Amino acid sequence: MDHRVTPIYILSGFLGSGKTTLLTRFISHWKQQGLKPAIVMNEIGEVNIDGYIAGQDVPTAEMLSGCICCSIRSDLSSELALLIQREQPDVIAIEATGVANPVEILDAIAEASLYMKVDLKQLITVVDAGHLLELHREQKGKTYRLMQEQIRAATLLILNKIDRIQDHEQAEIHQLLTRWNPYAPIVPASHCDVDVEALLVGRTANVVDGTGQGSGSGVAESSVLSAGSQAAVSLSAARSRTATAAGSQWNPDADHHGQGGHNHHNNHQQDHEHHHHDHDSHDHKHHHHDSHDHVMSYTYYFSRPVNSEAFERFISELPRDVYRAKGILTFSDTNSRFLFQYAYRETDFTKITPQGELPDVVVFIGEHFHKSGLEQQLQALENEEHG
Ligand SMILES: Nc1nc2c(ncn2[C@@H]2O[C@H](COP(=O)(O)OP(=O)(O)OP(=O)(O)O)[C@@H](O)[C@H]2O)c(=O)[nH]1
Repeated sequence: MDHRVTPIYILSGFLGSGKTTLLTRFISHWKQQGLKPAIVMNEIGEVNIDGYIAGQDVPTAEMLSGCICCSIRSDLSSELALLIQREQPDVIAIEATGVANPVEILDAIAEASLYMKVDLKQLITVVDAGHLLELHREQKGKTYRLMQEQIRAATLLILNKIDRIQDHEQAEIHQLLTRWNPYAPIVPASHCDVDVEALLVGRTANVVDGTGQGSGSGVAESSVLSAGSQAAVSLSAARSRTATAAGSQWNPDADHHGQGGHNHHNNHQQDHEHHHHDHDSHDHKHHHHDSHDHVMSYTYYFSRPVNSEAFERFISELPRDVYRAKGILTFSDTNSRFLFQYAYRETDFTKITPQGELPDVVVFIGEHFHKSGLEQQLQALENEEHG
């Protein structure tokens, strides 16, 4: 019988905040230490672009086309069990969708810890500093509330993308984060460039004070999920704290409805739209679920290369309701393929050399946008080139 306890890290944070960026840093750190990491990736879209970024050689359980926190929540414990049994990893990182409520994930891990030796070490929420600041100034919207919930549930906060804000703004957000979650150390970062070792063991050396300046005081212990404690114990503490801090209902007996809807490398039709969530006959007792039922995704598969400038123009004119897009593209006017990222109005293209078969595809995530409008524009881009 295997007596090993598998440490687990949950990465939370709104769409495009930098979770995958942090995950890749974790993975290289673990590999350098000679450890074998495994990951659970959850995407609301139907393709796993992040899997490509994080490393194709890392054992991965993909949970696609749904949000881990409710519609496919019950799959999480079975995915974890399978991953542990099959790969016997030294450590597991779970990257939730950007719209997941992490309290629900804690619940799933608690369930899993009943029959698996897992140890939840940290629930890390990555915050896009500029995005949060903007929403805070507007003081409304479901996205703002969801970010708040993700921040409140964290044991550690990465205040990311500080390269895009001013120093005084950083101090302002810092105060806000401390108000929402007084327990979690706050680590400011650009591109999630953090002291991974310190962070993983709950020793965050670069915590800032309220002025946004590094305190340099060294060490702050991770607040709740202390290293070495068993998940069931740690989780109950996290739960009660989260429930109090967030003022949310914690109901361990709540009736969840797993749809078993995850797909492994399925072939999908181009014309696919995914709404989160199909509440239809579901008897949800949690109000959390309302926090992201407005989010939808649309996946477009390209049948031919498009012009890069025309594509960039199309992206720059995306409706504001599309707040995240990512994909893999071949352009007619360049020789290589590109990984494409769009998050909070910032675009990024990285040259890639994909291994194996990877389709040209872009996933769009947002609220109430018109799928057919995007589809027509993308088709026009394709036809423009080959018309
Ligand atoms: N300017 C800036 N860009 C960043 C920073 N961190 C990450 N990015 C970029 O932001 C985009 C999204 O980063 P990801 O790490 O994929 O974000 P994510 O949270 O995993 O996104 P989802 O999985 O879609 O929710 C990428 O283009 C990153 O290169 C940062 O600190 N500053």
